[in-house]
Amino acid sequence: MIEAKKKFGQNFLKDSTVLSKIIQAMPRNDRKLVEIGPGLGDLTQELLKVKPLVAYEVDEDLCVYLRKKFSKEIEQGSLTLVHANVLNQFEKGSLLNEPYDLVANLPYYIATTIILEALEDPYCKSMEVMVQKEVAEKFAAAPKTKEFTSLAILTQSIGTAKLLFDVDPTSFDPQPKVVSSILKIDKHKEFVEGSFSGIFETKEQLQKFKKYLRCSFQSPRKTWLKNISSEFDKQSVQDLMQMHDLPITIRPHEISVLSHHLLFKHLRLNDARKRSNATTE
Ligand SMILES: C[S@@+](CC[C@H](N)C(=O)[O-])C[C@H]1O[C@@H](n2cnc3c(N)ncnc32)[C@H](O)[C@@H]1O
Repeated sequence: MIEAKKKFGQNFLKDSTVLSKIIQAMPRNDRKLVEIGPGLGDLTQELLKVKPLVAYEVDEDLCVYLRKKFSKEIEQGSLTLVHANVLNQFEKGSLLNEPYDLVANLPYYIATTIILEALEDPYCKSMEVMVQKEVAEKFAAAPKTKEFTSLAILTQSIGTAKLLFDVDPTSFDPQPKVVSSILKIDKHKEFVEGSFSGIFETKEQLQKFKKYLRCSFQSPRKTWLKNISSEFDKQSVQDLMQMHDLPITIRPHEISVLSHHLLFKHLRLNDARKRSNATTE
Protein backbone atom coordinates (compact mmCIF):
# COMPACT_ATOMS: atom_id res chain seq x y z
CA MET A 1 0.00 0.00 0.00
CA ILE A 2 1.26 3.48 -0.86
CA GLU A 3 1.05 6.15 1.86
CA ALA A 4 0.42 9.71 0.66
CA LYS A 5 3.41 11.98 1.28
CA LYS A 6 2.58 15.43 2.59
CA LYS A 7 5.91 16.89 1.46
CA PHE A 8 4.95 16.21 -2.19
CA GLY A 9 1.42 17.61 -1.78
CA GLN A 10 -0.18 14.22 -2.41
CA ASN A 11 -4.00 14.28 -2.29
CA PHE A 12 -5.26 11.62 -4.66
CA LEU A 13 -8.43 12.33 -6.62
CA LYS A 14 -10.89 9.48 -6.13
CA ASP A 15 -14.18 10.94 -7.42
CA SER A 16 -15.19 9.46 -10.78
CA THR A 17 -17.68 12.29 -11.46
CA VAL A 18 -14.93 14.90 -11.08
CA LEU A 19 -12.57 12.81 -13.21
CA SER A 20 -15.09 12.65 -16.06
CA LYS A 21 -15.79 16.41 -15.80
CA ILE A 22 -12.05 17.06 -16.19
CA ILE A 23 -11.94 14.80 -19.25
CA GLN A 24 -15.00 16.48 -20.77
CA ALA A 25 -13.36 19.91 -20.45
CA MET A 26 -9.97 18.93 -21.90
CA PRO A 27 -9.05 20.23 -25.36
CA ARG A 28 -9.73 17.96 -28.33
CA ASN A 29 -6.98 18.46 -30.90
CA ASP A 30 -3.87 16.78 -32.34
CA ARG A 31 -1.49 18.25 -29.78
CA LYS A 32 0.47 16.17 -27.28
CA LEU A 33 -0.64 16.03 -23.65
CA VAL A 34 1.46 16.55 -20.52
CA GLU A 35 0.41 15.61 -16.99
CA ILE A 36 2.28 16.81 -13.89
CA GLY A 37 2.15 14.51 -10.84
CA PRO A 38 0.24 11.40 -12.01
CA GLY A 39 0.20 10.12 -8.40
CA LEU A 40 -1.65 6.78 -8.27
CA GLY A 41 -2.67 7.22 -11.91
CA ASP A 42 -6.47 7.62 -11.68
CA LEU A 43 -6.49 10.77 -13.84
CA THR A 44 -3.71 9.34 -16.05
CA GLN A 45 -5.87 6.30 -16.82
CA GLU A 46 -8.74 8.52 -18.02
CA LEU A 47 -6.43 10.80 -20.03
CA LEU A 48 -4.90 7.77 -21.78
CA LYS A 49 -8.37 6.84 -23.08
CA VAL A 50 -8.28 10.11 -25.05
CA LYS A 51 -4.66 10.39 -26.19
CA PRO A 52 -1.01 9.52 -25.43
CA LEU A 53 0.77 11.55 -22.78
CA VAL A 54 4.01 12.43 -21.07
CA ALA A 55 3.81 12.46 -17.25
CA TYR A 56 6.29 13.98 -14.78
CA GLU A 57 6.39 12.46 -11.27
CA VAL A 58 8.89 13.45 -8.55
CA ASP A 59 8.19 10.57 -6.14
CA GLU A 60 10.26 7.47 -6.93
CA ASP A 61 7.89 5.17 -4.94
CA LEU A 62 5.00 6.32 -7.12
CA CYS A 63 7.08 5.89 -10.27
CA VAL A 64 7.73 2.23 -9.30
CA TYR A 65 3.97 1.75 -8.75
CA LEU A 66 3.06 3.52 -12.02
CA ARG A 67 5.60 1.57 -14.09
CA LYS A 68 3.84 -1.64 -13.00
CA LYS A 69 0.29 -0.29 -13.34
CA PHE A 70 0.92 1.10 -16.84
CA SER A 71 3.52 -1.41 -18.06
CA LYS A 72 1.51 -2.10 -21.24
CA GLU A 73 0.98 1.59 -22.06
CA ILE A 74 4.65 2.39 -21.39
CA GLU A 75 5.75 -0.49 -23.59
CA GLN A 76 3.37 0.55 -26.38
CA GLY A 77 4.63 4.14 -26.13
CA SER A 78 1.30 5.78 -25.25
CA LEU A 79 2.63 6.76 -21.80
CA THR A 80 6.06 8.27 -21.22
CA LEU A 81 6.74 8.46 -17.49
CA VAL A 82 9.51 10.84 -16.46
CA HIS A 83 10.88 10.61 -12.92
CA ALA A 84 11.79 14.27 -12.31
CA ASN A 85 11.04 17.41 -10.40
CA VAL A 86 9.01 19.36 -12.94
CA LEU A 87 10.49 22.68 -11.78
CA ASN A 88 13.98 21.47 -12.80
CA GLN A 89 12.57 20.53 -16.18
CA PHE A 90 11.09 24.03 -16.66
CA GLU A 91 14.49 25.46 -15.73
CA LYS A 92 16.08 23.42 -18.52
CA GLY A 93 13.45 24.69 -21.01
CA SER A 94 10.08 23.29 -22.00
CA LEU A 95 8.27 20.18 -20.68
CA LEU A 96 8.10 19.02 -24.30
CA ASN A 97 9.87 20.20 -27.41
CA GLU A 98 6.64 20.56 -29.36
CA PRO A 99 3.24 22.21 -28.70
CA TYR A 100 1.33 20.60 -25.83
CA ASP A 101 -1.69 20.95 -23.54
CA LEU A 102 -1.26 20.54 -19.80
CA VAL A 103 -3.83 18.66 -17.70
CA ALA A 104 -3.04 18.09 -14.01
CA ASN A 105 -4.17 17.88 -10.45
CA LEU A 106 -1.28 20.04 -9.23
CA PRO A 107 0.64 19.70 -5.97
CA TYR A 108 -0.69 22.78 -4.15
CA TYR A 109 2.59 23.82 -2.51
CA ILE A 110 4.07 24.74 -5.92
CA ALA A 111 0.90 25.21 -8.03
CA THR A 112 1.34 28.97 -8.63
CA THR A 113 5.00 28.54 -9.63
CA ILE A 114 4.11 25.73 -12.06
CA ILE A 115 1.33 27.78 -13.69
CA LEU A 116 3.62 30.82 -14.08
CA GLU A 117 6.33 28.63 -15.66
CA ALA A 118 3.79 27.03 -18.03
CA LEU A 119 2.44 30.48 -18.95
CA GLU A 120 5.88 31.52 -20.15
CA ASP A 121 6.57 28.23 -21.91
CA PRO A 122 5.62 29.00 -25.53
CA TYR A 123 5.10 25.29 -26.28
CA CYS A 124 2.36 25.08 -23.64
CA LYS A 125 -0.84 26.08 -25.46
CA SER A 126 -3.42 25.49 -22.73
CA MET A 127 -3.79 24.35 -19.13
CA GLU A 128 -6.58 22.62 -17.29
CA VAL A 129 -5.34 22.37 -13.72
CA MET A 130 -6.75 21.61 -10.29
CA VAL A 131 -5.56 24.09 -7.67
CA GLN A 132 -6.71 25.56 -4.37
CA LYS A 133 -9.89 27.62 -5.02
CA GLU A 134 -8.27 30.89 -3.83
CA VAL A 135 -5.40 30.38 -6.26
CA ALA A 136 -7.78 29.77 -9.19
CA GLU A 137 -9.68 32.95 -8.23
CA LYS A 138 -6.47 34.99 -8.32
CA PHE A 139 -5.55 33.83 -11.84
CA ALA A 140 -9.09 34.31 -13.22
CA ALA A 141 -9.94 37.52 -11.29
CA ALA A 142 -11.97 40.26 -13.00
CA PRO A 143 -10.85 43.93 -12.95
CA LYS A 144 -11.97 46.08 -10.00
CA THR A 145 -12.18 43.08 -7.65
CA LYS A 146 -9.69 42.82 -4.81
CA GLU A 147 -8.22 39.60 -6.30
CA PHE A 148 -7.27 41.46 -9.51
CA THR A 149 -3.51 41.79 -9.08
CA SER A 150 -0.41 41.57 -11.27
CA LEU A 151 -0.89 37.76 -11.39
CA ALA A 152 -4.31 38.07 -13.11
CA ILE A 153 -3.08 40.80 -15.46
CA LEU A 154 -0.01 38.83 -16.54
CA THR A 155 -2.12 35.68 -17.04
CA GLN A 156 -4.87 37.46 -18.96
CA SER A 157 -2.25 39.17 -21.15
CA ILE A 158 -1.15 35.74 -22.33
CA GLY A 159 -4.47 33.90 -22.40
CA THR A 160 -8.04 33.69 -21.16
CA ALA A 161 -8.43 32.32 -17.64
CA LYS A 162 -11.62 30.75 -16.33
CA LEU A 163 -12.59 28.94 -13.14
CA LEU A 164 -14.60 25.96 -14.44
CA PHE A 165 -15.94 24.30 -11.26
CA ASP A 166 -15.18 23.63 -7.59
CA VAL A 167 -14.16 20.29 -6.10
CA ASP A 168 -15.02 19.34 -2.54
CA PRO A 169 -12.30 17.99 -0.18
CA THR A 170 -14.31 14.72 0.09
CA SER A 171 -13.34 13.92 -3.52
CA PHE A 172 -9.75 13.22 -2.40
CA ASP A 173 -7.84 10.72 -0.30
CA PRO A 174 -6.40 12.04 1.96
CA GLN A 175 -8.76 15.02 2.08
CA PRO A 176 -7.15 18.46 1.75
CA LYS A 177 -8.16 21.19 4.23
CA VAL A 178 -9.28 23.49 1.41
CA VAL A 179 -11.79 23.57 -1.44
CA SER A 180 -10.21 23.06 -4.87
CA SER A 181 -11.15 24.39 -8.31
CA ILE A 182 -10.47 23.53 -11.90
CA LEU A 183 -8.77 26.44 -13.66
CA LYS A 184 -8.64 26.61 -17.46
CA ILE A 185 -6.19 28.86 -19.28
CA ASP A 186 -6.24 29.04 -23.09
CA LYS A 187 -3.34 30.97 -24.51
CA HIS A 188 -4.04 33.67 -27.10
CA LYS A 189 -3.10 32.47 -30.58
CA GLU A 190 -0.69 35.40 -30.91
CA PHE A 191 1.38 34.16 -27.97
CA VAL A 192 3.62 31.99 -30.11
CA GLU A 193 7.30 31.71 -29.32
CA GLY A 194 7.05 34.68 -26.95
CA SER A 195 5.42 37.08 -29.42
CA PHE A 196 2.13 38.66 -28.41
CA SER A 197 0.19 41.23 -30.46
CA GLY A 198 3.05 43.69 -30.62
CA ILE A 199 3.08 44.12 -26.84
CA PHE A 200 5.56 41.41 -25.97
CA GLU A 201 7.50 40.99 -29.19
CA THR A 202 10.38 39.46 -27.31
CA LYS A 203 10.93 37.62 -24.05
CA GLU A 204 12.74 40.75 -22.82
CA GLN A 205 9.56 42.81 -23.30
CA LEU A 206 7.57 40.30 -21.31
CA GLN A 207 10.15 40.66 -18.51
CA LYS A 208 9.77 44.47 -18.74
CA PHE A 209 5.98 44.16 -18.50
CA LYS A 210 6.42 42.02 -15.37
CA LYS A 211 8.65 44.76 -13.91
CA TYR A 212 5.98 47.38 -14.82
CA LEU A 213 3.35 45.25 -13.03
CA ARG A 214 5.53 44.84 -9.92
CA CYS A 215 5.95 48.61 -9.82
CA SER A 216 2.22 49.28 -10.48
CA PHE A 217 1.20 47.01 -7.60
CA GLN A 218 4.04 47.67 -5.14
CA SER A 219 1.50 49.19 -2.71
CA PRO A 220 -1.86 47.88 -4.00
CA ARG A 221 -3.91 50.22 -1.79
CA LYS A 222 -2.04 53.31 -3.01
CA THR A 223 -2.91 55.03 -6.27
CA TRP A 224 -1.38 53.75 -9.49
CA LEU A 225 0.12 57.24 -10.00
CA LYS A 226 1.98 57.07 -6.69
CA ASN A 227 3.27 53.56 -7.36
CA ILE A 228 4.38 54.10 -10.95
CA SER A 229 5.98 57.51 -10.20
CA SER A 230 8.71 55.72 -8.26
CA GLU A 231 9.97 54.51 -11.65
CA PHE A 232 8.70 57.11 -14.18
CA ASP A 233 8.52 60.93 -14.27
CA LYS A 234 5.36 61.96 -12.39
CA GLN A 235 4.37 64.79 -14.76
CA SER A 236 4.62 62.51 -17.83
CA VAL A 237 2.54 59.88 -16.04
CA GLN A 238 -0.12 62.49 -15.18
CA ASP A 239 -0.21 63.66 -18.83
CA LEU A 240 -0.60 60.06 -19.94
CA MET A 241 -3.46 59.48 -17.49
CA GLN A 242 -5.23 62.57 -18.76
CA MET A 243 -4.82 61.35 -22.34
CA HIS A 244 -6.45 58.02 -21.35
CA ASP A 245 -9.20 59.65 -19.26
CA LEU A 246 -7.99 57.96 -16.09
CA PRO A 247 -8.67 59.75 -12.78
CA ILE A 248 -5.46 60.44 -10.84
CA THR A 249 -6.94 58.63 -7.83
CA ILE A 250 -7.33 55.33 -9.72
CA ARG A 251 -5.75 52.30 -8.03
CA PRO A 252 -3.87 49.61 -9.98
CA HIS A 253 -6.60 46.94 -9.67
CA GLU A 254 -9.18 49.37 -11.13
CA ILE A 255 -7.34 49.55 -14.46
CA SER A 256 -8.29 46.97 -17.14
CA VAL A 257 -5.80 44.56 -18.74
CA LEU A 258 -5.98 46.46 -22.04
CA SER A 259 -5.40 49.83 -20.35
CA HIS A 260 -2.39 48.40 -18.52
CA HIS A 261 -1.00 47.31 -21.92
CA LEU A 262 -1.52 50.78 -23.37
CA LEU A 263 0.00 52.54 -20.36
CA PHE A 264 3.00 50.20 -20.42
CA LYS A 265 3.49 50.81 -24.15
CA HIS A 266 3.31 54.62 -23.78
CA LEU A 267 5.66 54.68 -20.80
CA ARG A 268 8.18 52.61 -22.75
CA LEU A 269 7.86 54.92 -25.78
CA ASN A 270 8.33 58.01 -23.58
CA ASP A 271 11.41 56.42 -22.04
CA ALA A 272 12.89 55.49 -25.42
CA ARG A 273 12.23 59.04 -26.71
CA LYS A 274 13.94 60.56 -23.67
CA ARG A 275 16.95 58.31 -24.10
CA SER A 276 17.34 59.15 -27.79
CA ASN A 277 16.98 62.93 -27.05
CA ALA A 278 19.68 62.62 -24.40
CA THR A 279 22.11 60.99 -26.86
CA THR A 280 21.47 63.59 -29.60
CA GLU A 281 21.89 66.57 -27.24
C1 LIG B 1 -2.33 16.48 -5.77
S1 LIG B 1 -1.37 15.07 -6.20
C2 LIG B 1 -2.23 14.54 -7.66
C3 LIG B 1 -2.08 13.07 -7.92
C4 LIG B 1 -2.94 12.51 -9.06
N1 LIG B 1 -2.72 13.20 -10.32
C5 LIG B 1 -4.41 12.55 -8.71
O1 LIG B 1 -5.11 13.35 -9.34
O2 LIG B 1 -4.82 11.82 -7.83
C6 LIG B 1 0.11 15.86 -6.80
C7 LIG B 1 1.13 14.94 -7.47
O3 LIG B 1 2.26 15.73 -7.87
C8 LIG B 1 3.48 15.07 -7.52
N2 LIG B 1 4.51 16.09 -7.36
C9 LIG B 1 4.73 16.89 -6.28
N3 LIG B 1 5.75 17.74 -6.50
C10 LIG B 1 6.19 17.49 -7.76
C11 LIG B 1 7.25 18.02 -8.56
N4 LIG B 1 8.04 19.00 -8.11
N5 LIG B 1 7.44 17.51 -9.81
C12 LIG B 1 6.63 16.50 -10.28
N6 LIG B 1 5.62 15.96 -9.56
C13 LIG B 1 5.40 16.44 -8.32
C14 LIG B 1 3.12 14.33 -6.24
O4 LIG B 1 4.03 13.30 -5.93
C15 LIG B 1 1.71 13.84 -6.57
O5 LIG B 1 1.76 12.65 -7.28
